[in-house]
Amino acid sequence: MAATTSRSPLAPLYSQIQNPKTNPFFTLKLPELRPNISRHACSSTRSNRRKIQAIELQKIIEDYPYEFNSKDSPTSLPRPLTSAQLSNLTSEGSRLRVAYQGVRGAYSESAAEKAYPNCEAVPCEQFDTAFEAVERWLVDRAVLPIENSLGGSIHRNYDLLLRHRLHIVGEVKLAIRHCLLANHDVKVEDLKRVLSHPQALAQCENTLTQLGLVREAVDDTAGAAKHVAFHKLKDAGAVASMTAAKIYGLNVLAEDIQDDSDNVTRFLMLAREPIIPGTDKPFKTSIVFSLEEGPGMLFKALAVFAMRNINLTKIESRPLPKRALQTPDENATCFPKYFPYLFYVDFEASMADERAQNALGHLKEFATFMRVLGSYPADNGLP
Ligand SMILES: O=C(O)C(=O)C[C@]1(C(=O)O)C=C[C@@H](O)C=C1
Repeated sequence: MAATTSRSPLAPLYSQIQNPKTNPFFTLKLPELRPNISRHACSSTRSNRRKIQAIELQKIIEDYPYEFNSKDSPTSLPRPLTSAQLSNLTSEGSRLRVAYQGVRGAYSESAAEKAYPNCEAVPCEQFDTAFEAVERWLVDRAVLPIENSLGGSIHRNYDLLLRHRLHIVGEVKLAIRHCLLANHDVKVEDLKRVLSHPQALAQCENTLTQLGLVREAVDDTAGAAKHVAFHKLKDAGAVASMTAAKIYGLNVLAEDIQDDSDNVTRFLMLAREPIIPGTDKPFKTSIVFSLEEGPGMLFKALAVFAMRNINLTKIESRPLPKRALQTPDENATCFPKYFPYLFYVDFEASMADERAQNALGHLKEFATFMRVLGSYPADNGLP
């Protein structure tokens, strides 16, 4: 089924989307729709805690059709995208609408345009908004940063991948080249503070320390540039792209201020439906799972890939959502001896590859929870 705006059950919400290309101050905001998640009774015993965790995981599993609980339930077959959905046009020939977090001139906008040339990039206030915009059929795809070669993982998006129902359908790597921007007539010596996205500030740590600037974190790099320009600040600069400098009319005081010239951010492309995994080109698969506590459990889990000669490209652990440990009155939180974790793993194989199917079948035998987040062509080109 093609992801077109005309089929959306939420047609009235489309009026929110004016033309973001012609309006640099436009960002998509959505009304609150997230369900209230009930909390479970807390007990200090280990077995009760495990029961609570199991209930929480079961709730997540019931919410998502393509994930499976190990041992007992069968794997659901994903509904593939049609060939029309794989192109950059919707089935009705209109441009693909792609949500990204930030305002015009953000790196995420460039990533969206690199992933889907000629798309209509739709700015969203927050990462959650971009996920929800796809879920609610307001846009066709979302492109969101997941890791950076200098700053590491973007944890928020790992957590949101689990909470939302979207599928990873691709990845795109983008070279990030930061500039120090300020209003015209402002010199480097005039600056006392610098505004940017926390990842961008971290990527320019050495330069900003040398300049002795106080860092101020904002939602995105281009938003920082917009703020500095809009308020005509004289004591503050922004770390952002050359594109942002042009859009908001700022002066470029310094170029390439990131700590390493090899500064690359990997973005994920997300859709409502998974793509049909192939074997004609290099594919990657991303999964998330949890394990029982015990010596060697993670070793055993990773061995299912090693023994089939499948290369892992990324592993990230994130704490299980805190709500699994809270009492109904929200005041008393049970702290377990060990924090329970979810493991996110990317590996170099397609779900159409028998080795991947066998590895996941094997992992399923002892994982307490597992979900395939997506199987998609690897971006092995130059960023
Ligand atoms: O703030 C932006 O411009 C973004 O697109 C966000 C973001 C990120 O979240 O990592 C994207 C790429 C860079 O690594 C810096 C910031």
